[in-house]
Amino acid sequence: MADFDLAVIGAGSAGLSITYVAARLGLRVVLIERERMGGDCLNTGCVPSKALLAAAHAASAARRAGRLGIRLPEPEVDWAAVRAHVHGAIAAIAPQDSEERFRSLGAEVIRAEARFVAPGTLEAGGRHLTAHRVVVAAGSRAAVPDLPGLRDVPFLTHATLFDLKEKPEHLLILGGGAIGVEMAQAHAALGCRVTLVEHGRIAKREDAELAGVLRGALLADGVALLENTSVAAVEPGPTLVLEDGRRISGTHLLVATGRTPNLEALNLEAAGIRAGPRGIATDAGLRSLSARRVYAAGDIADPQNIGPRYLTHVGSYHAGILARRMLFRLPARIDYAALPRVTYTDPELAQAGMTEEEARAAGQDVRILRWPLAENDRAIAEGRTDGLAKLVVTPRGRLLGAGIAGPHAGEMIGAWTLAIGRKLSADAMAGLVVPYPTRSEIGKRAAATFSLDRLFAPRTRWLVRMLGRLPG
Ligand SMILES: Cc1cc2nc3c(=O)[nH]c(=O)nc-3n(C[C@H](O)[C@H](O)[C@H](O)COP(=O)(O)OP(=O)(O)OC[C@H]3O[C@@H](n4cnc5c(N)ncnc54)[C@H](O)[C@@H]3O)c2cc1C
Ligand SMILES: NC(=O)c1ccc[n+]([C@@H]2O[C@H](COP(=O)([O-])OP(=O)(O)OC[C@H]3O[C@@H](n4cnc5c(N)ncnc54)[C@H](O)[C@@H]3O)[C@@H](O)[C@H]2O)c1
Repeated sequence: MADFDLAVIGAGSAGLSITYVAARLGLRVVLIERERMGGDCLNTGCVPSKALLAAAHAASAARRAGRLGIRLPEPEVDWAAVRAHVHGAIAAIAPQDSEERFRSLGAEVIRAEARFVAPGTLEAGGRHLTAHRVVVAAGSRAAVPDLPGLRDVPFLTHATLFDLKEKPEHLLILGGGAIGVEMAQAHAALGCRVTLVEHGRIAKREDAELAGVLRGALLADGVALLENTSVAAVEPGPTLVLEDGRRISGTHLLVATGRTPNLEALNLEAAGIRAGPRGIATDAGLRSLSARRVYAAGDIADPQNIGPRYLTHVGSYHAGILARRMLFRLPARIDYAALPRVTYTDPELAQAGMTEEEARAAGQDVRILRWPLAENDRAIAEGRTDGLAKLVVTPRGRLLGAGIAGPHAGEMIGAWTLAIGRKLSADAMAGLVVPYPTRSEIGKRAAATFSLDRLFAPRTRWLVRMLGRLPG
């Protein structure tokens, strides 16, 4: 008999979620972690970045208060105190992800690097462990582009950014994806000079029109944005040498150009596990394509024809799929049709399901419905009218995607995730009673535009006139 029913490699969001379920179901489970419990999200990702953004948003709110008649002096940023807030947030959440908690749930926790020595056999901390099934949830790390000179210059990634003792005077950021834009705004609002260089457009996975709102906010915050700009080399300084010959020097350089899976230490060949540059190749139920008793979850999973998603809530979603498939032997497949994602800038950018570009690229005939925050009473009352709701629907009105740019957009996207997942129509969402005055009304108003033309069309007006003439 194997030592364990289940071995889980990696104690990040994905590994912790599946360990939790398995341990609560009474399975003999071992969780193996080589660095910090909680993985990237807790230690170097979501939690510190959102804590830093909270400090930045507070500074921005103080600067904006004048619009409401409250004049405050330019906020003074106490970098050490901001850092203490960031690390305090990590410390406050850490017990949830701790060794002690998982041991108390019944899991064995080993703090060492794991590697396969044979199918179903792992080595960790000098021990050989056998397990009936293995879930690889070893995550990903910052991908470092192959730019001449980059590796000879000290640079930051998210793994080191939050440990900076000094406030960067001029932060250069390479990459305008989720990390790039969030950290650009956070540092700019905290009083750093920021230059962001992106070789395409910022937030390129998000709807272009909504990304435009974000662009406006970053520019207003004073971020020097260089989009469609390529870096040819990096020199000490750090200095970015652009392809057009321009040179930009800063005091710190943050590389935020995407992810690469943590495959190297795992010795996957020993267990015949197939992997590629994007992670472990799995089917849509997260089972390895080449080793039947091995599954992958979280950032390291590369479901074929679907691809990885680098989001914490995807890790816990994967754990649910694995619990159903692996533990309960029920059919379960990944479906990202309604997957939500949020960029936590101010304004936030939230999206569920398809963007307009994605729907058109998939050959869908679509109608686009919009409602601007400029026509929302709450937004007007609060003096923050930047942003809009944008819905992507089929010609018959079924929701394919919903995007919102605006303050607290992430808090509004849940209803749309449900609506898209349940294949609801714009009309169904237009029928919702939404409290007044809330920003959520923009989604309902956008949805209502689908039938508005038909409602006030000459035919309907004629019908209402006829009905009005009926007795009773
Ligand atoms: C700056 C930043 C901000 C982010 N913000 C958000 C956000 O706001 N919302 C969101 O949804 N997502 C966010 N993400 C993404 C999110 O952090 C990741 O998607 C998530 O952490 C992935 O979880 P995981 O469990 O797959 O991997 P990880 O968290 O990377 O955990 C994997 C663990 O496996 C361990 N490990 C690796 N190899 C081995 C081995 N051989 N043996 C033992 N242990 C091993 C690692 O040490 C690590 O602890 C952010 C990411 C970054 C970098
Ligand atoms: N709010 C959130 O949910 C959140 C926040 C941060 C990170 N994350 C996750 O973490 C992942 C990693 O974030 P990321 O920002 O590193 O990756 P990303 O894939 O989101 O963006 C990387 C960007 O870097 C650009 N780029 C790549 N090479 C470049 C080069 N040589 N020069 C200039 N630009 C270059 C790309 O065009 C792209 O826009 C994201 O995919 C996201 O899923 C999520």
